[in-house]
Amino acid sequence: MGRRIALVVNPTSGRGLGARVAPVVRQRLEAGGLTVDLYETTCAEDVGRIAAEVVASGADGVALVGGDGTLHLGAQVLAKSGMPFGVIPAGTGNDFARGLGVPLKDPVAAADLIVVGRTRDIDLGVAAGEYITTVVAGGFDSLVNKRANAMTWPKGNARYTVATLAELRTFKPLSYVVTVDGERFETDAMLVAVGTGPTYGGGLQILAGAEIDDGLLDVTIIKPVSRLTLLQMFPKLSKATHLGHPAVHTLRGREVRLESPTVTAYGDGEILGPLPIDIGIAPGALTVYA
Ligand SMILES: Nc1ncnc2c1ncn2[C@@H]1O[C@H](COP(=O)(O)OP(=O)(O)OP(=O)(O)O)[C@@H](O)[C@H]1O
Repeated sequence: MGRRIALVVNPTSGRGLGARVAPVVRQRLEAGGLTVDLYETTCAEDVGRIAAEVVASGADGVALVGGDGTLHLGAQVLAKSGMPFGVIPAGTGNDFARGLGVPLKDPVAAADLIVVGRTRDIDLGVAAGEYITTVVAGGFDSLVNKRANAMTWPKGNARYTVATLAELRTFKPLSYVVTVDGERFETDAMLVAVGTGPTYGGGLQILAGAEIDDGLLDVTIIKPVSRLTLLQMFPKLSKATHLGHPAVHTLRGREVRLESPTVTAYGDGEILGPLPIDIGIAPGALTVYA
């Protein structure tokens, strides 16, 4: 008997891109011999509820059409379920898909990975009781994230650029205690980012070189720099050429604690809560088509 796949669609992702790509993906999966059960979310809560329904349904796998917010919600239920999880990128950032190497602008090619059916197990971060599929931001980047989430204009990644410029006007370095596998570092920094995947903010390689299945968290600390230097660093983040900069420090470990008095942490672009925060790793927790 052929495989049965649940196609779970957030039609609102990427300003309606989710709704537009879903029929194309469905057609491709069916042409590949799969039986497709279609589900559409109507609100954020639907993502987890439907994912749980799908796990209980005995389907062979699930394909999620959406952006990082939708995938974050789906991963909460699909982690450790053993159910293979396919990603059809339809958001604005698509950083989880980017880390997996799933084609970002070709939903048919992304669907083909599900048809082929090859899977791999990848790591998830764990923080504030949630699974994190990409990066925990704690510092200047949290403020940018907060501001960008509250903006309705401009759309897409340009929001992050505008938010970055706005936050730069008043930002001052913060004092942190960063503890990695029991080793404690006291440092002033612009930001500390921790995660399993290499990018956030739509392709900024803040954790360049992070492997999603090495069982380790990557940590990047950007030490105090002038506003101009930080601004100049952002385009470098897209190409990972920030790595040689003397203000950029990288670490790896299994358990990371971030402490700083005034910082709120964001995970996968959503608010996690104020520091201190403990970040752990769930090795191989998610089975993905990739
Ligand atoms: N049907 C729905 N209607 C409205 N919101 C939804 C619906 N389904 C899910 N959501 C919410 O929409 C949020 C944003 O969706 P998603 O992350 O998929 O797209 P995006 O914001 O365009 O992309 P990105 O996160 O990559 O920037 C999700 O975090 C989820 O809370």
